[in-house]
Amino acid sequence: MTDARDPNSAAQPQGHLGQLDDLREQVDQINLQLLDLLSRRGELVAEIGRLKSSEGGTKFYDPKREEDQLRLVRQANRGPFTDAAISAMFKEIFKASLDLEETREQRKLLVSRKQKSEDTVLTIGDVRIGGSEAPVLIAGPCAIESEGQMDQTAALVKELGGGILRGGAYKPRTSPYGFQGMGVDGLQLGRKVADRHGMQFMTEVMDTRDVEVVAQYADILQIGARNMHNFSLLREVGAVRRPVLLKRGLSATMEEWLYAAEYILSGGNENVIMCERGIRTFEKWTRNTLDLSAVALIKQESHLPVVVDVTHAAGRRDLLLPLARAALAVGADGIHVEVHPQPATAMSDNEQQLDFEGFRQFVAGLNLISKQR
Ligand SMILES: O=C(O)C(=O)C[C@]1(C(=O)O)C=C[C@@H](O)C=C1
Repeated sequence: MTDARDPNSAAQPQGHLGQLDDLREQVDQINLQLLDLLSRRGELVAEIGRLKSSEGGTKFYDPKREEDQLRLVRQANRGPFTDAAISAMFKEIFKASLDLEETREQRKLLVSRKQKSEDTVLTIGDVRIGGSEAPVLIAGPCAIESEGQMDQTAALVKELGGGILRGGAYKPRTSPYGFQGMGVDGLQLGRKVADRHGMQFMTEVMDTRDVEVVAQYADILQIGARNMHNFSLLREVGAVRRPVLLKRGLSATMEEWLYAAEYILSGGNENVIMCERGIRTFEKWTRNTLDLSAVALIKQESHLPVVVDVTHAAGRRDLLLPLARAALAVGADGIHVEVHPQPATAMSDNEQQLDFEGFRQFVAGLNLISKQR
C-alpha cells in the first residue's frame, strides 16, 4: 500500500523496481552465459559419446566419473547453494548429457523410433500385424508330429480367428536325446496344412544351414530364445525377405534384444516381429517371468510389432489367459500360444500346451481377438 502524503512511499517501490529490474537483467545475462557453457559442455559430451561408440561401446552411463565430478564441485562450492543443491543440479546435467549420448546412438539404429516414428505394419498373406491393426493370434503345436495333428489344430485355430499356424520342424531341446523334430518332412507338412486352411505358416529355424529350406516352406521364420544371440543366424535371416519373429533371449536385456533385431534389419530385412516370452528370474512358480514392461517399452523405443508368447512365459496353463489379457492391455500386437490335440502325449512341452477345449476357452476369454479381426 502506498501513502500519497509520504514523499518516499511512491518513490520507494519505484527504486526497488529499478533495483529488481537491474538484478533480473544480471540474472538474464548469467542465464545466457550458463546456456553457452551448457551448450559447450553438451558438445564435449557428444564428442565423448562418439568416442565411446566408435570403440564399440553402448554403455554411456559412468557412475564413477559422475561421482568424481560431484566431488570436485562440492570441494569448490563456496555457497550460497548447499552441497546437496549443487549435487542435484549437476546430476540433472549428467542425466541430460547421458540422454544426448544415448539419443545420438539410438538415432543410428534402424529398429529405433528415433529413426522411424510410425509403426511398422507387416502384411503376411492376408494377415496384418502392428500399428492399429487388431491383435493377431499365432497358434499351433510345439512340434509338428503328423498330418492329422497339424490338420485338426489348423482347423480349430482358423475357426477361432487365428491366421498364423505355428509348428516346430527343428526343435531346440535341452537334451540331445529329446525329439529333435521332423526336419524337412515337418516343413512340408506345415506348408501343406497351412495352405489347405488358408493360413500363414510359422516355424523355427535354428541353424544357418537351414535358413534357405525353411524360407522355402514357411511364411514366417522364428528365431528362438536360445538363438537370439546367434549372430550368424541373425545375419542369415537378415539376408532373406521372409518376416522373422525374434524371441527375446532367456536372460537378454531389452537393449540386447533390440540389437539382435538390428542385425536382421541391417541385413536388409525390415520384417521383424519382436516376441516377449518371459525371462529367467529367481521365481520358481512360473517357468519364466513375463516382462510386460518390455512389451510397453519396446513399443515405445521401436516401431516394430511386439507379440507375447504366453505359453513359454508362464509354463503353466492356468496363467495363459490372464497373461494374454495383460499383454494386450499393455499394447501387444498379438498373442502366441501352443495348442495340441492331445497335449499329454505330445512329443515335447506336454506340460504347457493347451488342449482343444482349453484353447476354445482361452480364445473366448480373450474375446478381443475374434471380435476385432
Ligand atoms: O565422461 C563421460 O564418460 C561421459 O559420458 C560424460 C558424462 C557427463 O555428463 O559428464 C555423462 C554421463 C556419464 O554417466 C558420465 C559423465
